Amino acid sequence: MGLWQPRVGGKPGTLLPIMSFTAAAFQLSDAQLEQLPTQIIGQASSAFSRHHRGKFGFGERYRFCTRGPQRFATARNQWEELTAPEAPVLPNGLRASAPIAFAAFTFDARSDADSVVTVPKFVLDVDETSSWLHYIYDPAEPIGNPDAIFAVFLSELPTDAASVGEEPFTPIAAQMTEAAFQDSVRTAVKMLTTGALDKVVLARDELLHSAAGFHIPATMRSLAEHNPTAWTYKVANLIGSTPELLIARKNDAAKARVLAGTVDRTVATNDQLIAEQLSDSPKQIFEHQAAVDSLVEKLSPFATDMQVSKTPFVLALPNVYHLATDVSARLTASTSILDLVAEINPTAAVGGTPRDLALDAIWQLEAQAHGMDRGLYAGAVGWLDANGHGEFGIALRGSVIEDDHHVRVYAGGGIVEGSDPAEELAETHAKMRPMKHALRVRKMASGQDSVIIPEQA
Ligand SMILES: C=C(O[C@@H]1C=C(C(=O)O)C=C[C@H]1O)C(=O)O
Repeated sequence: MGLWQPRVGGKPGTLLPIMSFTAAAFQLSDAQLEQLPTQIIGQASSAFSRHHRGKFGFGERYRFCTRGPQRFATARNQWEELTAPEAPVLPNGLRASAPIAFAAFTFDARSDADSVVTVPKFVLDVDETSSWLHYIYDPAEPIGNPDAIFAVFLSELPTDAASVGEEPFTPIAAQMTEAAFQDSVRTAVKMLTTGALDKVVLARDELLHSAAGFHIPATMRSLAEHNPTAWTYKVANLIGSTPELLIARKNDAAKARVLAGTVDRTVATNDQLIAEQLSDSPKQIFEHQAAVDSLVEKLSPFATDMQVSKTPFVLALPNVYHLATDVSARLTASTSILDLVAEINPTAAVGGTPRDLALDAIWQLEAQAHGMDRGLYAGAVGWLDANGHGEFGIALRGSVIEDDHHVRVYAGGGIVEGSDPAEELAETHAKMRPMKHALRVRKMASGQDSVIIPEQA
């Protein structure tokens, strides 16, 4: 058709000539499922999945970028325009479905980084009982039957370069060095004792280099495999496995998982004891409660029947323990997931309390003092559909792919009165561990990728 012009980058808030998308879906048969590669997340161009279930996007129909305080509202409006309702006549075996997009939004409105919305060509939607393939297309385009669509889907799956074992990478630079991070923690502790600030989350980055090149498909598979309780995500050049659910909406049900309060698991000799210490520590409870309160405050105007457990539970992840609280609510109106994200991002789990003061302190101590603009780190990452449903995690335990050989990882932690710079630094190391572990898989040297082993007679 020549109409589709995937947009890469581009001026914030602008769009190519308006077009609209519709979607059709069919349930995959067992025979079709068997033809899919195991751990398909490696081949997906976008993903938001947990326990190997969730949404996986393939190809790209369209991409647009937004910036600034209105980045969520602009995205919502543009997405609504892109998905103008049409009622196409569909071949047998296909059902009309709501187009799906993946998105990542910056933590701070002041960021120089783009927030990105990407509309795939295919979305594989896997839940407990079934797998559906959504085909997103121009309603003016002729559409084939399910077998034809599946054949195109398979033929367009990217081939995967071979990978081999582990390879070290080298941290080569940082905007926020370890020393700078510890200085910032000291400054923040002073601000906390003298001013109106109660909690502020500070972060640091590491730029990793791999001479052989990072193997992103293998990295995605490794993330999903080793972090089953987390949501493994990929949107544009942002990847990771976050254990924290910012907000999800399905019909009138909303849910979130708030985390704050951390202990490194490798220093724990007795799991039970550490879990008890975490639950009994006034400092950890204070940090945690600030995060829960910030979510409840922002979600309340949209919700009724909010369920928040009275005491947090201890979530054991491969690298750390967290204090965790699950929140669920009924939404009073059909508020779009993007409107909810706009209100809730960032919670005090990654910002602080009071929110605006904390955001200013973060901007001052990270971006202005050290040039570390968080960009998409600690922002919102997930998927949305044309009915305003979706799931967004907080973009933690992740990294930004800068090019084939460079990836920047980020991690931070909540600072309250009495926080110790060395302990906070150690916590960021523990939080970077899963991402660094997954990045160790390397590409085969070029030339070896296409070696075909002849079948044995
Ligand atoms: C900021 C991060 O994590 C957040 C901060 C936590 C803490 O301070 O204890 C715990 C979980 C997350 O909400 C990160 O992973 O980079």
